Amino acid sequence: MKFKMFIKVCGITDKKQAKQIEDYGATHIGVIHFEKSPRHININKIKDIKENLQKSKLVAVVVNPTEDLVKKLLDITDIIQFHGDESLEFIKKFPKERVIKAFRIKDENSIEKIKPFVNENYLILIDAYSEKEYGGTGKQINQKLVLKVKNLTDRFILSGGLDEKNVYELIKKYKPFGVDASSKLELKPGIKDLNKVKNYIINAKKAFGEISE
Ligand SMILES: O=C(O)c1ccccc1NCC(=O)[C@H](O)[C@H](O)COP(=O)(O)O
Repeated sequence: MKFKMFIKVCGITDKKQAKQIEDYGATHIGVIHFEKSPRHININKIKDIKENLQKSKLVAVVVNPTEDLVKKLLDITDIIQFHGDESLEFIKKFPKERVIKAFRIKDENSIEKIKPFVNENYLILIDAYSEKEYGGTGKQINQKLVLKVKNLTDRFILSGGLDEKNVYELIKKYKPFGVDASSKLELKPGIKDLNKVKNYIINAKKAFGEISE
């Protein structure tokens, strides 16, 4: 995957919001296909969102899916984000350039789990750990653990509690390949506050040097 910068907004459920967020300059729009999430949307809604997008890539977020489901989602989206406990062996069944592997970072052991995926050159996303939810928690990752990931690879997407206020500083601090945000940009689960989304994208673009400060 080659992008000048990577700015993802996740948990989109509405095609008009998706288009507006693309127009603000998000490079990636994330949709959740996981029934236990309050942001879950079905295949038909995902297709609707995809048809309405022009420039941005559509990312389908899944948790421990079957192979058949992944194939179905690859037919209608651009990228699959594996956000559960999927093994390297399982994700190797799909084209590497269309895969993001997410890791919920809890402790040193979480860093060990990343290593085989980094060695195989997978694009990884790091998120905060929660006992209750797989993602979209609004929690930030412990700073020391982000730095440990940074020591392993520069090619990571930072997520977990990002918003329009902290994204600039976090990009400057950790210099990630990309950023991803969801719940702190919401009015309620699945519905974004478009003003916050716009400012998150502007501030991320400034930090990536895409627009002047
Ligand atoms: O957002 C969800 O509901 C969700 C549910 C299950 C797995 C993943 C989920 N979200 C994935 C994302 O990529 C979120 O953007 C990421 O977890 C960061 O969320 P937040 O801390 O709310 O910005």
